[in-house]
Amino acid sequence: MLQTTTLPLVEAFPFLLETRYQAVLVLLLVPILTYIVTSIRSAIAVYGTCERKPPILPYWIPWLGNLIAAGNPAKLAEDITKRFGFSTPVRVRVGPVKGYLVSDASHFDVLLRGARNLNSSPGVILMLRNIFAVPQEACDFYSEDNSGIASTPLPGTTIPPHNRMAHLRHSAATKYLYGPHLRNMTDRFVKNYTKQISEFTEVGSEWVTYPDLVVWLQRFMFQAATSSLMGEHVFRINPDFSDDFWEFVSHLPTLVKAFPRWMNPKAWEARGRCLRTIEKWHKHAWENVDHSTDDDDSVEYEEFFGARIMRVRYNYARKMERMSDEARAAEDLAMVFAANANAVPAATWFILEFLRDPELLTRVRAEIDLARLPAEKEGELPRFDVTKLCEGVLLQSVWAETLRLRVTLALIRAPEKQDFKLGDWLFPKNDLIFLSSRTAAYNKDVWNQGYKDQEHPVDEFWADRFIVYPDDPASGPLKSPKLSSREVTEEKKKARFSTEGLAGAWVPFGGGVRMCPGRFFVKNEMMAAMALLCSCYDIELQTTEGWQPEADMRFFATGTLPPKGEIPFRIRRIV
Ligand code: HEM
Repeated sequence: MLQTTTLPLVEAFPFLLETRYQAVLVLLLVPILTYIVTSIRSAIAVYGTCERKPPILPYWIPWLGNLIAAGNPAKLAEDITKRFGFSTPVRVRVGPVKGYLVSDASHFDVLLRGARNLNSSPGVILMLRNIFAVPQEACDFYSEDNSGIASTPLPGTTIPPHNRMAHLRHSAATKYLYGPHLRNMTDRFVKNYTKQISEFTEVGSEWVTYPDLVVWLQRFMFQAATSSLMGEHVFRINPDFSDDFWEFVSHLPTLVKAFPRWMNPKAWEARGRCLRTIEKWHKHAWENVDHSTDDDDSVEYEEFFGARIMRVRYNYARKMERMSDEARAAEDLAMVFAANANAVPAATWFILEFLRDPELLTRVRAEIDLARLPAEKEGELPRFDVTKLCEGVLLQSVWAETLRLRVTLALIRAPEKQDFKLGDWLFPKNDLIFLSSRTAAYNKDVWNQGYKDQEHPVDEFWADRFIVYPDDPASGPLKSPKLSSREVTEEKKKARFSTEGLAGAWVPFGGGVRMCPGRFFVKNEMMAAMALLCSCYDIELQTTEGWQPEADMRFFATGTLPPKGEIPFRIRRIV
């Protein structure tokens, strides 16, 4: 066949008659043709004017698609926005998974405020299975729940009320992490944190050097936050719970990719230890709790289950026939993870930014002092009005900037009942739509990048980015006409913190009805931890001259990126 139809070619290259060379030719042609076809399809979508699916990111290898590029998702997302700009959603194929990367702030806003037609369950179930080892039976049970997260079930569902997992999980979180429950959890966090500092006799008035700030802070924060959520008994059941948890989290990049046990034994073991701890804690709590208070919502905290939310979660999961002990433990590991895995690295970055800039630390101390409460008894550690701390203009700006720079979440949505329209773009039913919080946070079309003679690029930390100075039209988080510099006048006193106009751009907590219900708690935690640490200790980084912290990009799209490498420091008590 080849002989008759390609005669001139064969005459010129007689070796093409050999089968092995024909195979090589096919091997070369297939990727080239695939790339040409996907590029043409992509261009048609980009330049089209009617309602259409977003353009595909061209690829060379059929079926695998952009699989190799997806090995470095941060770079992939950056390359996509460089090539297509921020306003064009792009379809990416990674093996069998086809999804759309959306980068535009206004698209984010629409998707997050979310039409009822957008479902987040496929992404949640994927994470629950891969990261937390929720058993397959429970994942199937979750997948069958088509009743939605709202109190009123979606039309057409037959799921009985006690099996509406997505709704029960969501409503517990939105009810019990706010109001009096939030105040109670915050008070407990502060109490636990203060207790740890006062019992930490390893550090006195002499300098002590530690190899890593991250590890040092992790233990303090985890213990204080987890005790306020689960009570104290979990640390009696497993005194190494903190170490086990952080080892489990350190394997997140491979767990997300669903590596099997034989490829990832350390991760599976660490996760197994956490799961067994929670299973034992459930059993212990259920055996010891006072069952007569079952439905008493006014009990905000109880010894065995801790915060009310944990008791409520256990109660509804116990009534679901297809939730085993293992599944309940995995669900609560996800809750402990939600409460710590993003919050603790975020708090570390927050504190680190002050430690590496003495001038900023001096500025913030003034704000912290304003929130200090009078001592109740002699010799007690400093106490603070956490609400006042949370109103501090500089504290809030550094807090928001830390989250902007370091949170890299991939929020996943899928059109549930029909295709989803966004402007001229059409997202087919059931296809996954990915929203990268980092892409939004690094969008140069949106963010203020400083002054002509004092630039603050989007990929660098700028303590004042979220501060609006009334005398300075170029201040504030939004891109604005550039002035040559900022005159610092007395008006500076009236400076205010602002996230106005940032809908769809500053989205560390997502948005719409599924917005993180723990956002107020994490703000309280970060402010209180910072105020306590800098009032009780002198801390000096022991890094080399000119050192700049780097984020560990292996964790891209999993949440808050932890700092990369160890950060040595020395510390001494000052009160
Ligand atoms: C810096 C820290 C945190 C970040 C960046 C963060 C981010 C997020 C985001 C983006 C979502 C929404 C996911 C989606 O839309 O699909 C979410 C959900 C959630 N977060 Fe957070 N979060 C943080 C801290 C916390 C804390 C401290 C808690 C608990 C005390 C918490 C509890 C939850 C829960 C329970 C959900 C699921 C809510 C539901 O089922 O509707 N988070 N978080």
